[in-house]
Amino acid sequence: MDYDALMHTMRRLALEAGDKIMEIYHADDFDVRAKSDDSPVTEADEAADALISDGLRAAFPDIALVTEEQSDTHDLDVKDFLIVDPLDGTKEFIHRRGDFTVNIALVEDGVPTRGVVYAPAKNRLFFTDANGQSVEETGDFAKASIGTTKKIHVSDPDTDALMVVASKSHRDQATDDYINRYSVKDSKSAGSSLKFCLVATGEADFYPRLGRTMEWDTAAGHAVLNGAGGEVLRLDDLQTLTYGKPTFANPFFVATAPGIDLTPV
Ligand SMILES: Nc1ncnc2c1ncn2[C@@H]1O[C@H](COP(=O)(O)O)[C@@H](OP(=O)(O)O)[C@H]1O
Ligand SMILES: [Mg+2]
Repeated sequence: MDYDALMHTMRRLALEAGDKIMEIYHADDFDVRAKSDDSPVTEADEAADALISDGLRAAFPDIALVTEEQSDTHDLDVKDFLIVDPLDGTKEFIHRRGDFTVNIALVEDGVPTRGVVYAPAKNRLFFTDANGQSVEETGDFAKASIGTTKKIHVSDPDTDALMVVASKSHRDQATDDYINRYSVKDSKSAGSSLKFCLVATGEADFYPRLGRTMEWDTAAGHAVLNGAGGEVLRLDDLQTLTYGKPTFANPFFVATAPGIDLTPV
């Protein structure tokens, strides 16, 4: 795998998809439909999905591709693949709350080794560089070349005063009960895979998810967190969350900086 080419392609496609999404975000009106699982989908999800999957298939024809919006990719049985959530946080998008992201990742042997997370309405762009180190880029996000980047790293958590981040649209009692096991100084809520990135930069210490997600929701954020020194553990056995599972469904998990004494649920 040419990781340098992959990084440039993933970054460019995420930026192009972000432009498309923002055009629709700023339009007066857009169509919202319910999918078979009852979750919403918009023309922005579909346009971004087409743009990214065409770009990935053209650049990397030999590697399997799984995308949220193409259900025929959901029964693949693979350990190495590209995985895309073209618009994570669709509910945030629909309510024009800004916390939505474009997500593209590479999974190798069940591990998300490279990823890009772009939050166009927040002007935040995170990705793993060719060596797998995670960076945040700032500036005007030119498509042709990478601007100013800074390496990001997870916090060294103060376990007596933890900062937690949890879902904005899927916050429930089970999540609050789990959070209450810890000495939490403050909590923030965020939509989409941005939560992984907030742990990756040290803006939060951990992100518990006691609710359903699919692998495309988590792979890119997981790659960014890994490349910043963090980890994502299943909440049932505290083993690393792996990818390429049947139907690409995730168990409950916690995304975290190392050094917190976690308890299984
Ligand atoms: N019941 C459910 N089954 C599967 N995935 C779910 C789900 N409820 C929420 N999700 C996933 O959680 C994501 C939203 O996460 P958050 O609440 O952290 O913002 C959604 O991503 P999409 O917006 O891409 O559909 C959706 O895929
Ligand atoms: Mg999603």
